[in-house]
Amino acid sequence: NNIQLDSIPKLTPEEVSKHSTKDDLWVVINGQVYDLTTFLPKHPGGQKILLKYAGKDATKIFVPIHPPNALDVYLSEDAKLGPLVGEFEEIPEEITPEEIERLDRIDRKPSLSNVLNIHDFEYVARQILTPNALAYYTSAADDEVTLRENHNAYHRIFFNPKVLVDVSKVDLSTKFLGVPTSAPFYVSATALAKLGHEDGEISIARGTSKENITQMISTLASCSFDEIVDGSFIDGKQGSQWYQLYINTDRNLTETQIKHAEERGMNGLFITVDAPSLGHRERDMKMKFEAELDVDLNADDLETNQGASKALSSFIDPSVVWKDIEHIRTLTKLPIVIKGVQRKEDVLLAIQHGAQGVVLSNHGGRQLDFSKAPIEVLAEVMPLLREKQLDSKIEVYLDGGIRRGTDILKALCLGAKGVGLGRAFLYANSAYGENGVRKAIQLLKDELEMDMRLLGVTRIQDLDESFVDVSALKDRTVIVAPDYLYKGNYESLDHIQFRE
Ligand SMILES: Cc1cc2c(cc1C)[n+](S(=O)(=O)[O-])c1c(=O)[nH]c(=O)nc-1n2C[C@H](O)[C@H](O)[C@H](O)COP(=O)(O)O
Repeated sequence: NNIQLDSIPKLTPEEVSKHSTKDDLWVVINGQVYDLTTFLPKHPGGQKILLKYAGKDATKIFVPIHPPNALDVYLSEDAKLGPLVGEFEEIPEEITPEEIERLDRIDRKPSLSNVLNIHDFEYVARQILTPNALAYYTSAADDEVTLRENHNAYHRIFFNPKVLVDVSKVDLSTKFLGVPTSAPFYVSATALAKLGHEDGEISIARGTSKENITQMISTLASCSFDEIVDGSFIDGKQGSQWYQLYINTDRNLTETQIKHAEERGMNGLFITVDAPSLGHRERDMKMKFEAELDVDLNADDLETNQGASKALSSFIDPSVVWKDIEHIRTLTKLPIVIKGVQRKEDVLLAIQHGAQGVVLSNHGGRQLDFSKAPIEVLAEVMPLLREKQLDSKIEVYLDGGIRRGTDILKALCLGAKGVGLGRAFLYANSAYGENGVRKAIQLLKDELEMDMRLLGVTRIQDLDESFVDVSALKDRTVIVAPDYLYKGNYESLDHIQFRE
C-alpha cells in the first residue's frame, strides 16, 4: 500500500499546474482540486474561461457567478480529485488607476440616509460597481431602445386626481396569488446578484422578508436556491417568495426544480418565456465576461465572444410551447404565472392553458429590442379582458422601467395586480446590501402612499382607469421642438452628493 500511496501524485499546486491543457485540465475551487477535462466542452460559460484558469486556483472568479451547489449539479464524482495540499502563491493583482478611483468612491459612498429615490441608488451603484457587474446589470438588447422606452412610456400617462376626499388613511396592502403583501410591488428575478454584493440574493431575501414584500428567485441566481430561501426566514417566519423558472433542455432537471420549489414553500412558479435565448446585450458582451483572457485557443475551439448572459443561457430550452405549460400544471399545485408575455392574444392563451397569472414584460429591454413598453401592452390587455369578462380569471402583473411610485400607481390604475422591479433592487443591494433593499422598499411605499393621497384614493382596489389619461400613450411622435427658454431655466435635480 505504501508503494501504491507513494505513486499517487499529491494534489500540490505544483502538481495541479502540470494539468493545464484542454486535454488535461485541473482547476482548484474553494481548496478542492477538480479534473474538468470532460466537463470543458459542456461548461455553460464557454471553454475560454476554464482554460484561462487551467492548472490554477479559480475560486475568485467562480464564487460571484455560481451558486455553491453548482459543482455538485454539474460535476460527476470522479471529477472531484480531493483537497489541495498546500497553497498557490498569491500573485498580487495589478490594480489599475480606474480600480483605485472605484475603491475611493466606495469609501466616499453617500450615507444611506441621504438616498431619496430609486435614481439615487442607480447613481451610486454605477459609481461603485465593478465594470463586469455594471455591464451585466445595465445592459439591454441592441440599441437599448426598449430599455429606455420602458420608463419613458410612463411619461406619456397623466393623472386625473380627485379632491375633497378623506385621505387620512391610505392602505397599500393587497394580495398576490392569494397571499397578502404589504405593497403592490415585488422584487423581480435577476441573476448574479453576487456580482454586486457578496451576500447576493440572500440580502435581497432578508430585506424583502423584513418589509413583507415578495421576492422572485431567479433560476440563474448566484446563491443557491436553498440558501436564498433560508435567508428569508426572519424569527422563524419564511418571507413570501416565488420561483422563476427557465425551462431546461433537461426536462428531468426542470421537474426536480419545480418539486423542490414547492417543497420549500414558494408561493408561485413564474415561467419565463421571453428568453428562448438571452438577448444581444452588447455592453455585457464588450466586457467579454472573461475579460482579460489571454488564452491562445485556435478559432475552431472558440465560441464567439459571449458575455455573462450568453454564457449563462446555453441550457434554456428554445422549444418550449403552450402545451408544456399544461404539462407543468400536472407537476405542481403552485399557481403558474407566465413571465414575459408581450401581446394581448397571449394573455388569452395563458388563460386557456390554465395559468393563474401573466407578467407583461420584455425582460427589462434585455431581449427583443423595440418590444413595446409593458405599460402600453397593459393598456391594450385590460380592456380586452373586461370586454370578454375574463379580467377576474387571471392576475396581470408587469415590470420594466418602474422607478417611481407614480409608475406603480399608473400601472395599478390601468388594472395591473402588481408590478415588479429588477435593476432598482440590484442597485440598492449592490450599493447598500440588505439595508439598501429595505430603504428602496420604504421609499417606494412612501412615494406610493403620497401619490395615492394626492390622487384622492385610499385603497388599492379603488384604483381604476378614470384616474389616468392615456390619450398620449401611443403617441410616439418625434419630440416637439423644446421651448428652450423654459428648458434653459429648468435646472435638473442634482444627483446625490459623494462625501468629500
Ligand atoms: C436587470 C436584469 C434583469 C433580469 C436578469 C438579469 C438582470 C441583470 N435576468 S437574466 O440574467 O436572465 O437576464 C433574469 C432572470 O434570470 N430571469 C428572469 O425571469 N428575468 C430576468 N431579468 C428580467 C427581470 O426579471 C425584469 O423583467 C426586469 O429587470 C424589469 O425591468 P427593470 O430592470 O427596469 O425593473
